[in-house]
Amino acid sequence: MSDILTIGRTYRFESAHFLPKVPEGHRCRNLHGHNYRVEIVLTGTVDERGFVKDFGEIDGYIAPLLKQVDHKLLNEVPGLENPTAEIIAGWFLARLPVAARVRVYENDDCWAEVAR
Ligand SMILES: Nc1nc2c(c(=O)[nH]1)N=C([C@H](O)[C@H](O)COP(=O)(O)OP(=O)(O)OP(=O)(O)O)CN2
Ligand SMILES: [Zn+2]
Repeated sequence: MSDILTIGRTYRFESAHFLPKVPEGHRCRNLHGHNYRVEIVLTGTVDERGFVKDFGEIDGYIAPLLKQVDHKLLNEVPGLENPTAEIIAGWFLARLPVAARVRVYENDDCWAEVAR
């Protein structure tokens, strides 16, 4: 089958952050935390197994990245000195060559997505 398919897998991490570039008085300049959700999206054709990619293989790509951010102060992670949802999404995409898109949720309602 030569159809292009899209698959995704969702992961969670909990981190603290503050946003150093918002104006004085903005509440997000203060240290606070989120239960983040990150969705990794891949596209491609299916292989002989019928997979675009075994979901289990995606774990292997993202595990070292989750280790860098889970239960951490994101501002101390190289590349996340200004850890907005947009920049966190870009940070994951840049480190996941297999991903076509990454969406990061700060909570159920607010998210940012970046695509190649
Ligand atoms: N475009 C973006 N806007 C904001 C971001 C962001 O990453 N990208 N981040 C924040 C802060 O992280 C802030 O913690 C989120 O605040 P808020 O939108 O007020 O969401 P809350 O869920 O914390 O607010 P409640 O109203 O208490 O539910 C701000 N903006
Ligand atoms: Zn926040």
